[in-house]
Amino acid sequence: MPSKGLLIVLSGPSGVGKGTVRQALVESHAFDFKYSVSMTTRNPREGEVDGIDYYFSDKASFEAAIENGEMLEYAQYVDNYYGTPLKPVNDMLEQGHDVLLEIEVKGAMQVRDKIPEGAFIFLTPPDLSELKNRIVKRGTDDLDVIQKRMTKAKEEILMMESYDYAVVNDEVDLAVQKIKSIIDAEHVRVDRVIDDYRQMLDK
Ligand SMILES: Nc1nc2c(ncn2[C@@H]2O[C@H](COP(=O)(O)OP(=O)(O)O)[C@@H](O)[C@H]2O)c(=O)[nH]1
Ligand SMILES: Nc1ncnc2c1ncn2[C@@H]1O[C@H](COP(=O)(O)OP(=O)(O)O)[C@@H](O)[C@H]1O
Repeated sequence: MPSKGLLIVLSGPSGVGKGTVRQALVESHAFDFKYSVSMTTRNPREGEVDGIDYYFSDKASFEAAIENGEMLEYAQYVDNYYGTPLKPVNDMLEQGHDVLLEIEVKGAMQVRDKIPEGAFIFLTPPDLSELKNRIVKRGTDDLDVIQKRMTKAKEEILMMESYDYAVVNDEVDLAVQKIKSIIDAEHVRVDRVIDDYRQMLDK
């Protein structure tokens, strides 16, 4: 039996570079993981594909999914719902895959309550002015949304202390290396290795 995969939660303020770093993690083959595609009520951005970037949903369907217990976690973020469908995450972990969730802090804390053995990583910007530069440069948000995201960012950065690791995204390649080191270390944590032995000894 393959041992259960590692759940990796990556959070960080809007615009810090979570999507960019995730893409670089995939391209660098730093480690193998499956990405958990979230559900959201926000409108697709140009180039975003339903089922790949997000499952785009309306409010009624999202609320029905919550009601039916289909979400591992969910949160409201700047006027929209975002959440993680439970079943695909459970299935991928059971199959022994590491699973990456890219979610905001309130959702991450719900996951922490349910799956405390996960690796909780907070990606930080080098400083707040660089964060604003990145959101503006990305060019996907109106000025009022940028303001709301910056206000949110300041609250979120204070939540960093609830995470296991903080990684500064100054250079993307360096952030990738640091995350790879974290994941390598998580794989050899005594509590994970001993679980494998327990299974063997039980047989
Ligand atoms: N709680 C929760 N947050 C999510 C989920 N998916 C995305 N988010 C977060 O929602 C916030 C807004 O996401 P988005 O509108 O795509 O903006 P972006 O992260 O700046 O590209 C970000 O902090 C995401 O990490 C999810 O399934 N659950
Ligand atoms: N280390 C970095 N240095 C400079 N720009 C970056 C870096 N990481 C990401 N960016 C840029 O910042 C913007 C926001 O990145 P994105 O990955 O969309 O952030 P998030 O997913 O956290 O909202 C994009 O234009 C991206 O190219």
